[in-house]
Amino acid sequence: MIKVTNLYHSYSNDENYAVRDVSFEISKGEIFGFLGPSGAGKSTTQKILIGLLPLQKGEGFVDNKNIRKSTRALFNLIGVSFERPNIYKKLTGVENLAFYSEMFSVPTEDPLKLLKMVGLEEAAHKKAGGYSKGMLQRLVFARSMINHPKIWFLDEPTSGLDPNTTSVIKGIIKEKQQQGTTVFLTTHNMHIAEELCDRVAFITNGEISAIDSPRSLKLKYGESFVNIEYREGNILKKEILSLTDEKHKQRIHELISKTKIETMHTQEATLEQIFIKIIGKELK
Ligand SMILES: Nc1ncnc2c1ncn2[C@@H]1O[C@H](COP(=O)(O)OP(=O)(O)OP(=O)(O)O)[C@@H](O)[C@H]1O
Repeated sequence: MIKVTNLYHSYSNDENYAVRDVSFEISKGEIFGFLGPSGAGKSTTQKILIGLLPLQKGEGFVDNKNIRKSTRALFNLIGVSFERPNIYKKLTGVENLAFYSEMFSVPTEDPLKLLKMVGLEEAAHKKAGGYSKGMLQRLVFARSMINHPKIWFLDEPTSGLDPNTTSVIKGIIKEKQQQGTTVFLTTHNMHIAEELCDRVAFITNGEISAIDSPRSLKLKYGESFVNIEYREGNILKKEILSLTDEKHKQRIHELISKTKIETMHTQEATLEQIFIKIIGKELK
């Protein structure tokens, strides 16, 4: 559905690349996560794919269409929800969506239905100028579904939203995926990525360091631990021991045979830990 090969981009038109030799493919119906710290090149890559930035070097195809020849057909089939909302403050929520829907030459969704989906029904007929930051973000998210996009570009769709709204947004993304929508999601949030993405790419300094499913990355790079709580006399003690380190394994046997175990459970490495292991720094 999306294919990118050897993509480079320089804002200064020199060798100072914001994106360097980036290649990946996204299949139909897949949720693909682009994970990286601020300034890694995530937005730059997305902007090239949606035609907001020119393709300088490399190749890109969206729905088998060459992005060099970015056309109206491409605009009609994608949905874009980016972090900085560009919304008409003097128009209501419904009016903003209705206005936006005029730009497409494909059937569009009922604005009110979309606003209801994201919990904005009560604000639907109020001016967007009075919306909070989170409401504007939901409005942009709703707007990005107006043309029933086949391919959906989401940039930090849940950042700054409360847990309830986050869960609603995640539910909508999963539902759309089940209906066959392909999702290209960029985020700093490892939990969202772990929960939603079929595959993720780790990107830093414009380069991709790993691409795989969260599960495979964990199997490949993750170390499992066992978390043991045991009693020594009246004191409850706790140890976290590696399941791969020989000394730790011996210690696990020792604790099992010589102490009274209260609780014992395995602890899988998180995607965040894997990121630090591969990239060498935290995702911030
Ligand atoms: N319009 C611009 N002009 C010049 N440099 C830019 C421009 N936009 C981005 N950059 C630079 O390109 C690099 C990649 O930025 P990009 O916005 O793609 O990163 P990002 O991973 O999306 O970051 P964030 O998570 O903060 O949005 C950074 O070094 C950034 O400073």
